Amino acid sequence: MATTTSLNIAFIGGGNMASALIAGLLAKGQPTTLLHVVETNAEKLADFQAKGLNTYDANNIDDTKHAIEKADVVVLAVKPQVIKDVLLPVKDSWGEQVVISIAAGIGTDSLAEWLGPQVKLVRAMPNTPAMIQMGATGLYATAGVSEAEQQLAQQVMSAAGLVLWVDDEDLLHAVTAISGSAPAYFFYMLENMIATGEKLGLTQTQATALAMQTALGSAQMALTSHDTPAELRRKVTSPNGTTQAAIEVMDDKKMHQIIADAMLACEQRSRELSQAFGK
Ligand SMILES: NC(=O)C1=CN([C@@H]2O[C@H](COP(=O)(O)OP(=O)(O)OC[C@H]3O[C@@H](n4cnc5c(N)ncnc54)[C@H](O)[C@@H]3O)[C@@H](O)[C@H]2O)C=CC1
Ligand SMILES: O=C(O)[C@@H]1CCC=N1
Repeated sequence: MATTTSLNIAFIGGGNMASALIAGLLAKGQPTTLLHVVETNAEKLADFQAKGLNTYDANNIDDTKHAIEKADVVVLAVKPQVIKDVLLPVKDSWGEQVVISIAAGIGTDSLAEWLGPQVKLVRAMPNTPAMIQMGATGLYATAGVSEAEQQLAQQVMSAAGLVLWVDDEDLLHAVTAISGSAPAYFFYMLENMIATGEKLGLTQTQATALAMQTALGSAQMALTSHDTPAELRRKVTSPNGTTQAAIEVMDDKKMHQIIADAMLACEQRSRELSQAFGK
């Protein structure tokens, strides 16, 4: 089977997520000459061009079509709000390409209508740690996508970190809640731990170093340990000790409920986006 390093990969939209995926692909040895970026923003195009990638002006439909026709895999990486307007004018350009949409909430029924029903379509929900190849991505393939084409999509997305397939498209809303949006939950926790560390007398540098290393160490430990997160938590928590004092506040303020409510709101918003910007 072909590997991505011999294939032309085009990105429609060259923003944060596309840049993250491109960084991962470059780190895995993808030649710049086989990477193509379609963008409206001239500065971003110039940056990609300076790195040796092929660039295309999205304001020119023929340019966009040219990129699509050259590509074996096309990643749709524009905002959900504009994806319909991006796809409809180039509907007659698709052939054998595998198309991966990373647009949050936009369902394959809508995408298939704007791309054409014959297009090999995969949906992906990545997250921003993709920028350092530590991402987590949920993938869903539509019925017409062969095993080999799924492998291809998986290779492209695994340049950004872990990938995991779901067999029910509806679960991508849940993936958004648990990983797509979730880096923000952890950053929020870090922001507030650092601010409180400063209130307790540490310098910002000290508080930042200690909070970040603790987040990293905890995640690494949870990943490698045979214990569940609940068991690991219990092992930190001495009876009547300092950790118990902290956890009791979290329990009293129903932090478990806050986390659940936040994830449910995220999942719901993903559903709303699919209603608002779907067909
Ligand atoms: N940022 C995140 O954490 C995640 C984002 N996503 C999805 O990834 C997609 C891209 O998000 P970001 O990279 O964060 O946004 P972004 O705003 O950084 O990138 C979008 C890019 O599309 C370009 N663009 C706008 N109109 C265009 C057109 N007509 N043709 C070509 N390019 C055009 C913009 O100039 C911009 O560079 C969205 O659909 C979002 O839902 C998915 C998972 C995580
Ligand atoms: O907030 C958003 O809508 C996007 C999708 C997942 C992460 N960021």
